[in-house]
Amino acid sequence: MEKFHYINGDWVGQDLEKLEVNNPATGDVVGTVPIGGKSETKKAIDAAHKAFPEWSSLTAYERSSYLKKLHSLMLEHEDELAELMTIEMGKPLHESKGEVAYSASFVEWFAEEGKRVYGRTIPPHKEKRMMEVRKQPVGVVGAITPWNFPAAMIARKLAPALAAGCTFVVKPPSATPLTAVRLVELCEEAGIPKGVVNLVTGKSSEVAGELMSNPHVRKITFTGSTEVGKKLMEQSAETVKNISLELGGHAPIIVLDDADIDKAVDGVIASKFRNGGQTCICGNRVYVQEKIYDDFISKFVNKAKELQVGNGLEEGTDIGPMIDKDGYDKVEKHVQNAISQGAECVLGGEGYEENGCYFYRPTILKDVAPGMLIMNEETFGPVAPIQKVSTDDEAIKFANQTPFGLAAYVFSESVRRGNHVVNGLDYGIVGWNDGVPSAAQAPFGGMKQSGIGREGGHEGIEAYLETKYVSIGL
Ligand SMILES: NC(=O)C1=CN([C@@H]2O[C@H](COP(=O)(O)OP(=O)(O)OC[C@H]3O[C@@H](n4cnc5c(N)ncnc54)[C@H](O)[C@@H]3O)[C@@H](O)[C@H]2O)C=CC1
Ligand SMILES: O=C(O)[C@H](O)CS(=O)(=O)O
Repeated sequence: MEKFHYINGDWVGQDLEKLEVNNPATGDVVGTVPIGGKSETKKAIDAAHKAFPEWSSLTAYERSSYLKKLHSLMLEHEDELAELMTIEMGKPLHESKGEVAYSASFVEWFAEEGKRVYGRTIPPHKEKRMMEVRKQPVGVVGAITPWNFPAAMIARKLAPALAAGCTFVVKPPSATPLTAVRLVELCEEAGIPKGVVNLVTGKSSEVAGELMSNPHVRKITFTGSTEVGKKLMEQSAETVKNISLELGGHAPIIVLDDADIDKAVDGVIASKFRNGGQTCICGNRVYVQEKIYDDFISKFVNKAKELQVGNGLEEGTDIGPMIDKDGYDKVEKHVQNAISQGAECVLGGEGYEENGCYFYRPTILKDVAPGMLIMNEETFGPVAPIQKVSTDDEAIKFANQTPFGLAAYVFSESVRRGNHVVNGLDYGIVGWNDGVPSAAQAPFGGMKQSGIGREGGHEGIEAYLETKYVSIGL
């Protein structure tokens, strides 16, 4: 499967050196994309800049019709997109199908939200005819996306950007570019005019470097690690780029002693092991109150031990391969560090390598301590460390002891106690008796070092709009 860049409505880059894309479950080469750099990225930005006046002059209803066509095409090609995602990222096929539907829901949501970009008039306080506020599209958007949700992280940016009237240049991750290419092929099939959507693959530092420095790019939207996000913030300063950041997380899960334990176990499993634990909002730390500690762990182990590890294309697989050896090594490091400092491994605790591919079994550690690596660094793998806590306020204190502030979870059947915990949590997303809170109609994003801005909801389109205040004299 040889794929190319999409610049100004043409598929180009045939002459460039190729980057191979590997299936993380088998090691097979599943496709190639060009290794682009500064000059290809500049061409893509120029195309988006040239296309912006016409695209932004369309009505929201006209832009919506293109997005609705794209939405239909994504659902029509759900199986194909899902299989592509699984062979390049590894997640189980049923999760890939879920991601296609999730991605399409952002396109559908913003096809409508674009029609609700309202301005307002302000009652003048002195001799003026009118004071008003208008919203206008920011301009050319540069998007840089991660490998763990190859379709959703692009759709969550492309849909609001186009709905707002912006034009778009995306640099997908080198690990999962084929899904990105297929999405852009569907944009072309939907009739989205040339130059509105552009795609360049290749050296992050060069492609992203041009996006960050080119003055025609008015907005950067990045999803990825906090480490890279900080570098992009520094680079954005030169041209004062408007920047949105969806960064790393280290989600705490609090299970109070009034929780429905079976519901809590299901919720923790859903949060922890989705995408093999490779999501920014996966539970990374589990705090369980002492009265139910042993009962919760026993039920959690009994459920988690049923999870099957293997090739995501095979029926019955619940956890696919790690994306690469680095990802595997980080998980192994966290597990061994915890055990060496006194944690007890009650499930799993090891992985395996097959044909240069890396798999890690669902792992549960109990009696972990706050100072362990796993309780402070994002693990990004299928490992649940459990710490015993006493009071509700102690749980909140431990939960907030992190530079991250993306997602947190609490399981409690008490409105009073659950609400107290929710109010005390310093996180942009809180799941209360819900392990998978994300939805296109809700604002997704973090506080502290988990990012700036929100994606989804009405907030998601605001990120692609500028506010213009107009004062009209008599
Ligand atoms: N808050 C959120 O919504 C999400 C956050 N993430 C976070 O992303 C990380 C996992 O995804 P990865 O792709 O491994 O993240 P990453 O930060 O390594 O890469 C993300 C993107 O940035 C590019 N990139 C890497 N180094 C760069 C540099 N120096 N300059 C410019 N671009 C660069 C990569 O090619 C990729 O396209 C985790 O930390 C996870 O928590 C992942 C998904 C969602
Ligand atoms: O990449 C991620 O972690 C996603 O943002 C999580 S979700 O949106 O699929 O919940």
